[in-house]
Amino acid sequence: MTHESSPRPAQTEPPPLLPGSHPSERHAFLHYLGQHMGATMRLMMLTGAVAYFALVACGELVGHSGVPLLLRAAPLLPLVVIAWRAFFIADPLRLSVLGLVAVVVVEVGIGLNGYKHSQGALWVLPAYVMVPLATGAVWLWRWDFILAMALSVLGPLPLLLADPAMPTLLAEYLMYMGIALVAAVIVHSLMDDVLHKHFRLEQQLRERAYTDDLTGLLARNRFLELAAARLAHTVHQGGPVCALYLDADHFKQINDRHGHALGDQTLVALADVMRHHLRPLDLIGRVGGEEFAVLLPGLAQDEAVAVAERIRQAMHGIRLPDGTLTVSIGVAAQLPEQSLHELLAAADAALRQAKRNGRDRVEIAGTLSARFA
Ligand SMILES: Nc1nc2c(ncn2[C@@H]2O[C@H](COP(=O)(O)OP(=O)(O)OP(=O)(O)O)[C@@H](O)[C@H]2O)c(=O)[nH]1
Repeated sequence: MTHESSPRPAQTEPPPLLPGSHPSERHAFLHYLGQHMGATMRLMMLTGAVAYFALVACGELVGHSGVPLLLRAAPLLPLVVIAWRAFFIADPLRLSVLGLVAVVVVEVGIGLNGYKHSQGALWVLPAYVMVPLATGAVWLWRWDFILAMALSVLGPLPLLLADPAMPTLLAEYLMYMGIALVAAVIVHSLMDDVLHKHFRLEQQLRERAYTDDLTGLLARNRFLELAAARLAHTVHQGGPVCALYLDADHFKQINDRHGHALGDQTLVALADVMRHHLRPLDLIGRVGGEEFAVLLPGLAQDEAVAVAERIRQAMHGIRLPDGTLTVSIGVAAQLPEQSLHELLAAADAALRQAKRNGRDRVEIAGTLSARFA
């Protein structure tokens, strides 16, 4: 089998797999992060507010602080507001920024609880160490993780430096904070790795489900999904839309006479011809074994018929051992209020008519006479 038409790149070329290496890929990864980590971040902010409440309450029970209770409890208000706001935010970037603000508030609050306390900084040091341990896994990027860790490390320094037992406490603090930081780095790296791997895997699976393996065209369900959206968009803008239904003629004979492998090659060549004669904004789907559907946004019926005719003639360039490939094509123009399903059904009916009228022809929906032979 030879093919005279020069092929163009596949319509659904897989995107690069490294998150961030392509704008659409980066956007998809951000969306993925928002979906998968958003709930964890919100929960962590809520936990932060509850934990801070526990710190203030326990502090009141176990020791005497020189800072008034009202002032120590004050950070609860922004923490609750932050946790509440987080439930209405889906954007991962904004969630991260909100999370960092929560860390600052918590750090300041912990400081207030340790300041002028009967047991000094000793009472609140564990709370400082808890921050990197508890939040290490939730930061979505490197920058927010580094900022959160830096805030955690620096937060208690004013309190420590003001404490009379500073040298011993500082050594103790550095040891425990060091351990907490190492643990946070490990957990964050593992989480980052898992998220990236899962994202890539999900992308690959989606690509496979969206694309027809043999021809690289859109798989049936993906075609219908995209076509419905593009039809609605074009109709909304007041433009015409047409659909084509294309079927290879006597394809069973090609398989039977020359083998399935040549049949496959013929389908690949057929897909290349379609891609070659259609615009990037047209959608081409393999909707059956040797059946293809095309959505032509912005084209009126006459233009769609001309496109279909060019495709039909170009298929003669696909040479088989005993002749050339021929196809039959049905064309339908979208009528007012017509759904995608109805539009494709009309194109399919026109295709059946083309088969009945002798094949290797283009037929228009709603007209029973042969237009091209
Ligand atoms: N090689 C190959 N053949 C396929 C594939 N998918 C479907 N077919 C074959 O396509 C043929 C379709 O045959 P029919 O539906 O009888 O239609 P036809 O022989 O093309 O006849 P008309 O459509 O009436 O012109 C069947 O033999 C299927 O096995 C595929 O992926 N590869």
